[in-house]
Amino acid sequence: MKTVLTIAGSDCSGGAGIQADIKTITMHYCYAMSVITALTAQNTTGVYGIEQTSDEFIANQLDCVFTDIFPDAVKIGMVYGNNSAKVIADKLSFYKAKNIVTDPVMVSTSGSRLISEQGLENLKKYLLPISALATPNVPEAEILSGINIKNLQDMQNAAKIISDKYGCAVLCKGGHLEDCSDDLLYFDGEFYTYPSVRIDNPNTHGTGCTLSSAIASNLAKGFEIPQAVENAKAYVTRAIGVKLDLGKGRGPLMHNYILQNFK
Ligand SMILES: Nc1ncnc2c1ncn2[C@@H]1O[C@H](COP(=O)(O)OP(=O)(O)OP(=O)(O)O)[C@@H](O)[C@H]1O
Ligand SMILES: Cc1ncc(COP(=O)(O)O)c(N)n1
Repeated sequence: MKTVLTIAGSDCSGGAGIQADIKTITMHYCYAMSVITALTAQNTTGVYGIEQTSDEFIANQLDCVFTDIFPDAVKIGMVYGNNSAKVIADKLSFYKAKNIVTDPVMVSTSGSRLISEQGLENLKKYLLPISALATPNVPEAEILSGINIKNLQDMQNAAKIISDKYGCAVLCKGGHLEDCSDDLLYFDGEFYTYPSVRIDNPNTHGTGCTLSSAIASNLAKGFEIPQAVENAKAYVTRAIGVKLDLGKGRGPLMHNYILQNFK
């Protein structure tokens, strides 16, 4: 049994964060574990409250996981607190964690900020350099690279800038582009494009969390990054394509409908 740890925030409405991650990891037939960095009170219409986990308690959770069941891959999502990224990076380095996938979550689909300014500085300084892969969406890639992104060529430039700066592979996700949803990977000096047809579905809450957890699950199973991304992209595309329609706002994805296809 391959094991995957998600380090992220809880979404009580089940669409994003820890809940999306555990559903995704489980659907990949991996064993899911979680370190919760924050509790959020949110639903498909917005984020209505955030309670940060203390640095000590994040460290305590990480010790409990790593001293008992060593994860084959680690996915990092919402890292809210000012020092959370440093605490997490110190523990992951101490335990020599492998296959770290960081989704640099900054703002929710509903528009709420999910990281502090200091938290973002620490994410860049401590977490990206120890990650195998970072998975920014277009607005996040613009912030990390300092350039505007309008098309695939811009995505290539941004991915290379981020990779050169932080020493990790970079998957720039295209869900926020106007006319396509293609993703672009920069890995080991090469570009890989993952074309996709835009699905007419406003319910995309948790797509980024789902994609990064699916990539981590595939890395845990032994796939190399380019193939892990291809497999994960197929998973998220199917989960969007089911067109589940729950809640009054931007609804969540459907995971269990596609059970047989992702053994
Ligand atoms: N309407 C869509 N049709 C097809 N694929 C999509 C659509 N929206 C998003 N995706 C895909 O979902 C994945 C996540 O991309 P996106 O850019 O939405 O990330 P994100 O903004 O981090 O997600 P989140 O909504 O969780 O914040 C990517 O593979 C992207 O191509
Ligand atoms: C706990 C948590 N983690 C991540 C997201 C981002 O997901 P989305 O952009 O789909 O709202 C979120 N809303 N909540």
